[in-house]
Amino acid sequence: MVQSSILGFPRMGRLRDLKKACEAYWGGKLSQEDLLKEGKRLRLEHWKIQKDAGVDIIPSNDFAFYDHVLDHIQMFNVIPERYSKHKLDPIDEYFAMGRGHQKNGVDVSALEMVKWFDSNYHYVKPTFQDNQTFKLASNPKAVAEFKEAKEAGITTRPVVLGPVSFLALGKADRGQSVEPISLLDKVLPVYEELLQALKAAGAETVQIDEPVLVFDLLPKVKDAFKPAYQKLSALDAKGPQLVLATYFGDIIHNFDVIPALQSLYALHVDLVRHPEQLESVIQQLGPKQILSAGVVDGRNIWKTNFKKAIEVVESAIQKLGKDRVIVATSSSLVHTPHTLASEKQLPEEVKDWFSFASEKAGEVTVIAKAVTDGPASVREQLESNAKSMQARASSKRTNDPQVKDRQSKVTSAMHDRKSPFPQRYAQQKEKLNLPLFPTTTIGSFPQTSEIRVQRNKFTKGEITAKEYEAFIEKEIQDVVKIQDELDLDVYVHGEPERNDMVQYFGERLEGYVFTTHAWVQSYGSRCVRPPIIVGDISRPAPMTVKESKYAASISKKPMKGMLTGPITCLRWSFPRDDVHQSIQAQQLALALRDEVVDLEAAGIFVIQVDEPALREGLPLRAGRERENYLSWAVDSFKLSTAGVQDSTQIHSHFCYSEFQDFFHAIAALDADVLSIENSKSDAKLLRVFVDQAYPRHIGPGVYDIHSPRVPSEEEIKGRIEEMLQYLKPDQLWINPDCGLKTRQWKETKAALGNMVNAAKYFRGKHT
Ligand SMILES: Nc1nc2c(c(=O)[nH]1)N[C@@H](CNc1ccc(C(=O)N[C@@H](CCC(=O)N[C@@H](CCC(=O)N[C@@H](CCC(=O)O)C(=O)O)C(=O)O)C(=O)O)cc1)CN2
Ligand code: MET
Ligand SMILES: [Zn+2]
Repeated sequence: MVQSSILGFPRMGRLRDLKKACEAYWGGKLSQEDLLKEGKRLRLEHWKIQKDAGVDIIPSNDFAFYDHVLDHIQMFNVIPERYSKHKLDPIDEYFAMGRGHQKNGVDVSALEMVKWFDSNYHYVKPTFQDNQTFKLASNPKAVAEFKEAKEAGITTRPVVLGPVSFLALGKADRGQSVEPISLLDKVLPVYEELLQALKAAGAETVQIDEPVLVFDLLPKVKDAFKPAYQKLSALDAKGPQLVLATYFGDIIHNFDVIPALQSLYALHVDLVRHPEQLESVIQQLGPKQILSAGVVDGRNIWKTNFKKAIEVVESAIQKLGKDRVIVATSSSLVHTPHTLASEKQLPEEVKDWFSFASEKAGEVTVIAKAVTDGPASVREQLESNAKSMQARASSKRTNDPQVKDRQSKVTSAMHDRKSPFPQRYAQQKEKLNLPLFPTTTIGSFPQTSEIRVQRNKFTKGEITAKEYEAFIEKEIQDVVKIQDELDLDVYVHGEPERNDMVQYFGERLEGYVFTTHAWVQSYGSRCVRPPIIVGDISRPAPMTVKESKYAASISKKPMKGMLTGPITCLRWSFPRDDVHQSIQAQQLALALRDEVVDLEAAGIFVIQVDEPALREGLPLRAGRERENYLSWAVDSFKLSTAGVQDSTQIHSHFCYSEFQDFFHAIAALDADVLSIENSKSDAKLLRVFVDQAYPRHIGPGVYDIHSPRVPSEEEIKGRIEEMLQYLKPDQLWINPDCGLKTRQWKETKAALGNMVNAAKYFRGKHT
């Protein structure tokens, strides 16, 4: 019998119950006991959904209150002393590492959080000390949750992040120089202990995630697989059988590692992204090894094409036999929304094309049944699936000849600004008249509950558009006034009208549909509702001009227009899977180009086009695919911004600090000013701007915005001082790491006040 399997289920719950519980706990409105209870309730509910759908292999330990890597950090006691020394309750210590802690005399910032591979999910980066030791927690979460499920009558397959990935995805703590992978020998005994404890609790198999296998690996990381898995498979009867899981890429380039993995029970590969690896992976399997075939997309919301998926699984079965194949999701479903059943407002036509996590649970079981008992056993499901596929392929919604016509007329000249930077800058300087070390923010100001409540009322029809607009104007007035008081130099309107920087644009563009409940976790308790691209994209009317124009009209300093760039719109939406992403990006770029030009015509002469997702879209491995991506991604940014006069200043923003291997792409955007996340990284990273003689202007973030913690003026001065070792005074802008929408006003004003004072200090010193 071919088994069906899921690699991980979304944690938030149908109505973002986990978000609400965590935020209530942080706000002192929910007890610790009730928080833990809510976690338990959600785990049970999610196991049950999968069980009821008929899934054979259901994961546990995929749940996390904040992040699963953070769970692992705590489970293996990789807790830096600056957290452990406060002897907080375990759950508070956990949240302190995830989001910082500034309470009762404790003041500690969060661990660094970074993108999980090429997704919009963020994980907490393990930080290792030179003298790092590892110790299994007394009641390890993976064991506790396995037992919890078992008590509820569900035997699960625990998910554990593997040793090589755990180390390789981490870094040395600030001021430390340890190479994480060199800690392998020290960490393996703890893995052995954990696996034995799982086995003792009754776990027959364990999913051990080693997603780093899809990367180009440094030799020393690659070499770690052999000793690691020799050791872990030597547990024999004392340990569970291991299913080594990889996802988001192929593993062909790391085949020299596979012999070291052949003795493991099973190997999972992503056959949605890389179906072509199937043949060669099969050849590499050990004589009894099982293939877990990831054929149901864990990263998108399109219904699985059963016919195609069954073909893939059948071709594996032909070579391996039914007992050596598992039908699985390509990755964890944490990247997909909870259930399509909550969507009451989607047009029926398109709803029929989608499948969210709960529906995908059904899909793996149908495919497994089809190949086990033959297609006749699931005839009805196969027929209705074929109908959906057919309906989508022939739908009028997907195709807009006018959009295609415009794309055919795009020229290469449309991608370039009129003059090179020095000429542009001369004109901008005159027009904007900014001081040295100009201060600005990244766009959003706190999205207060008042704002959300008003928007919610408007969405539900409880207040009129006019009332809502008046409310937004009032918000803009307040934000402008606060910026006056803070004495910032380039203002923003604060984005109060936006639910999200991508969803907002999706809702204003043709070719998109959007949902009411399709939330996906981005980090911690924060979720996004990615709009869905179903057809060719165009802009029926200006999207942001009214608010920006109003904001400019009431402010005495330059007002920055604020747009989300084409790549970020694409990446943080659920993209179509029926046309190449470069085509979707160009359609978005043309729509945004019109918006940029309209903003300029409305008197907005600083325009920021955010591209925080540019880096995450980078194919995970170096090579032709990556170069290709960079070429169309950079082109789409340039196409969206190059329509303006030289005197209009184009900004762009990136909230990630890993720009070393990516520098040439950032430089190629030709943006006049870049703001980048930097506060939690070593300022040394800025050296690349010097080495490459980067000529334009840069604002490396001077403080972390993910945490409510207020940085002191001294701390910010220290940061600026470090930056000045690498960047020229007249090149440097002063700004936070990213937008402030997740913050409260109190800490925002305090932090920005300190930031402006720090900037003024250096201004005084340098003029
Ligand atoms: N798409 C996207 N990806 C991103 C980012 C981003 O800004 N957008 N930023 C980076 C970090 N990731 C982030 C992801 C989400 C949030 C965030 O703030 N999310 C909000 C939701 C934002 C939103 O869509 N808000 C809507 C809906 C708000 C809401 O919850 N409404 C209630 C009702 C109103 C109420 O009483 O609160 C409901 O629907 O139940 C709105 O403002 O209109 C949250 O989780 O709290 C921040 C950063 C990377 N990736
Ligand atoms: C994730 S990047 C966010 C940029 C956006 N302009 C903001 O300030 O929220
Ligand atoms: Zn950002």
